[in-house]
Amino acid sequence: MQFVKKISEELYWVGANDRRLALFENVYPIPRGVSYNSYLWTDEKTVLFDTVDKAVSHQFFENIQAVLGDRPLDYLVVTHMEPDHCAVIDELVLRYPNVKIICNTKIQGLIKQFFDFDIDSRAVIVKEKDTFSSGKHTFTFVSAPMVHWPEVMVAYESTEGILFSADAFGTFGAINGNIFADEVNIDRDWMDDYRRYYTNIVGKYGVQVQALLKKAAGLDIKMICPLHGLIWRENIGELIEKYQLWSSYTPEDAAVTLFYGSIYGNTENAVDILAGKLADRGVKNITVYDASVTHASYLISEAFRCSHIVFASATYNNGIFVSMENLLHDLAAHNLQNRTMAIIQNGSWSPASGRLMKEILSSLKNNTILEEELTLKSSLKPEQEQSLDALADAIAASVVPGFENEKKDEGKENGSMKKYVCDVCGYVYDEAEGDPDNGVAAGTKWEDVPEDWVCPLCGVGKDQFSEEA
Ligand SMILES: Cc1cc2nc3c(=O)[nH]c(=O)nc-3n(C[C@H](O)[C@H](O)[C@H](O)COP(=O)(O)O)c2cc1C
Repeated sequence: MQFVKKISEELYWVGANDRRLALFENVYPIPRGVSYNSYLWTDEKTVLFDTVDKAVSHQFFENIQAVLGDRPLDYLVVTHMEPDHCAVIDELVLRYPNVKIICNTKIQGLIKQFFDFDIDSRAVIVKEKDTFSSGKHTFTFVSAPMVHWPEVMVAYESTEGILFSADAFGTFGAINGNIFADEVNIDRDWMDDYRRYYTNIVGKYGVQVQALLKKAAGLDIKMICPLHGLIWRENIGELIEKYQLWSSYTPEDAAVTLFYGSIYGNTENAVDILAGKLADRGVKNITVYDASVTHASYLISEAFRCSHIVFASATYNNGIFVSMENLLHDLAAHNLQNRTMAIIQNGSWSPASGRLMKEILSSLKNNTILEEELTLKSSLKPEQEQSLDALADAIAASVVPGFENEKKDEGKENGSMKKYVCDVCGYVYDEAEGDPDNGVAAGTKWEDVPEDWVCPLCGVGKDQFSEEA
């Protein structure tokens, strides 16, 4: 039987859900399913906006038939040619032989590539800002290239202020009866899927999404009808604000997420301890993920949400551990920007993962990689705790408001750490850092540095050092 939802006086949702599909685009896990949305206007002319994936075609055709009754289908608008929205165009043409297809020339070309039916005789070609009237309703077509295929266009219905946004503003998750975003708890149940859908599917194309948002800003949008997920008719600004953040690569939360790639658990151990130290410094809502266990799409989404990311990896055959390497390439492919990043490397004989991780990350724009790093030689040792503290301090200083000042004040109360400069070569001995390579632990006061300690750069003794002014 049909599963149709009336959206407006003459507008019906005639899409369908798929809760069996394991991987959307054969990549992204969708435990909450997905909906393929299609919209049918019953104006003086009948107009269908997009079709659906092959897997749900039976429900879809039943829905159209139920709404149309004896009426013909006059027009199909194809907003883009990804097969999850247009797999059944050929079957639609067989069922409704007189249907005209409204599309742009790029879409027309792709229809020829995907199908064998004669598109030219039924195509109604529209260009930027062209309008089409179905009777009481007028639609304006606006291109949205690379959101997220090159031929994409969206359509704006001006009488009711409805934006048919193609894949923009879509989400993973099947429609569970409630088709409107204002009927569900978006923050609790849906926002993670909105973010994961956007960042993984469209995240690479921030510039193009910004261009679409600029075009949309000039419209009085009262309803957004995307091709996946919920329809928005209230608090539309909330979703647009998220799109502004995601498409400008602005972190949503001042928060730390830690990703690790670990074979035997020692890198994981260091990450757990670091996460604990961050919590001690007042960092809240920390998240930690094993890159081998959590699907990369969730980590991409977390990376777009959080301002700070720690990458920790074992060295593997002179490279980065496999799951971490894949994740880093994935992040690079999604153009991640404007983050503060920290590195922990591990290796039993020749640790190289830190350098290699930095190589990939430094190909990305506008990120800061903290100087404080940690190298593990197989496992974290108690004498490295000071270095881990320094890393935690550096991260906390840029996440927790007021943290740095607090630490400075503490330093003053305790008699702050001093620095001593080698008069011969300029090497600086910092009491906070010590000289762990030569047996002087971080935090060692100058007077406690052994008298036989020598400058690690030029070899002169302590007597050749002066306190930094
Ligand atoms: C297949 C394999 C290849 C490895 N290759 C390297 C390497 O090239 N250089 C190195 O220093 N360590 C190498 N290691 C050692 C691990 O990086 C090292 O034991 C590390 O401490 C593992 O960290 P984990 O306990 O977090 O898994 C390799 C380990 C395995 C299993």
